[in-house]
Amino acid sequence: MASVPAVSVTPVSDFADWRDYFALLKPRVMTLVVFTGLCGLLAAPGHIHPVIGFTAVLCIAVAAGASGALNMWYEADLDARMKRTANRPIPAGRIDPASAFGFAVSLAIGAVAVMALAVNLAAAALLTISILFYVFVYTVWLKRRTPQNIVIGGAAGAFPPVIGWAAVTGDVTALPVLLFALIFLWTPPHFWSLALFVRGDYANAGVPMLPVTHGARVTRNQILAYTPLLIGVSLVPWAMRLTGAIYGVTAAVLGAVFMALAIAVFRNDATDPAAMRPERRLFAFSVLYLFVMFGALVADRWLLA
Ligand code: HEM
Ligand SMILES: CC(C)=CCC/C(C)=C/CC/C(C)=C/COP(=O)(O)OP(=O)(O)O
Repeated sequence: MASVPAVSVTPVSDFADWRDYFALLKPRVMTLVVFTGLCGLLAAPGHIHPVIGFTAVLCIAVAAGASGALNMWYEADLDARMKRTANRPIPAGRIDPASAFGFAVSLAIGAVAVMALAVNLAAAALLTISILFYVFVYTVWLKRRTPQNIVIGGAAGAFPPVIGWAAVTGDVTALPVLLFALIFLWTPPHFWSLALFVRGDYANAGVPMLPVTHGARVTRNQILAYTPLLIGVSLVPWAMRLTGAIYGVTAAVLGAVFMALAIAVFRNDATDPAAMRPERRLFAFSVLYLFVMFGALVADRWLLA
């Protein structure tokens, strides 16, 4: 009987393919970045040619992805120690750090250059600031040093609607500043609710996230403290008549739900992640909240205009 030649099969996961490079861009988080950027653009007064508008949103997406990739390049050591992130392309060995770095830097420079040439300099400048903020202020400077990392560094994620707005108008007025403040105050409850139930991961990696450094009680108190600030700021555009009733009613109703979920988190005393349903609910709702709020902002502008 003829013998079957031995075939050596290398697992596909040993090779980087486009999916690994796509994963470097943190695509799931990017959906909300792109959406808030697009909504900032659609809510701005004035007209932008659809091709230029599309280019601006693409630049925001590529730049956010590039800074996410630079974050993964810088943090491969931390990611390797956390269950949630250990299978990312760099710690898992599917992409070597130098290729990831080159890919990310090229995308970041490309996105800023295209924004400057095809859209305008104000949008390109704001895009540059948000990349530098995420990479240097958050990732390199604050993340490993202080539990206020996500409060200060999280400002990077608040830029997209401002950039979208500036792509249309070339300037920044009260409404985009309020949208910035909305995301800025949203970030702590968004992240700390998640950090409570993945606390063990951050502790293993030695990252000083609030539940690790100050415990679950302080984190829950902080979530409860930020939520009324978030709700207050969310209502200002309506109070200033910068938006209409669709946005105002949405902000009031979703704000009330946010508050109720934050109170449920505050009342929970569990330290076991399995008993952190209120935290999981608040985290999931936080993502929905921002999608719906920005959707309402645009609906107002287009339906009530
Ligand atoms: C410093 C601030 C922030 C930190 C530390 C943070 C951290 C995280 C983490 C660790 C996750 C878990 C899931 C994952 O790894 O994909 C997550 C999910 C998510 N974040 Fe944030 N986040 C921050 C700010 C933002 C901002 C500003 C946005 C967008 C405006 C955003 C949008 C999202 C979305 C959409 C998800 C859900 C992704 C999914 O479906 O898995 N985050 N965030
Ligand atoms: C250019 C531009 C518009 C940038 C915006 C990018 C952006 C969405 C910044 C928000 C910060 C963020 C998602 C942090 C994720 O935390 P982490 O990196 O600590 O998460 P990890 O633990 O999953 O790595």
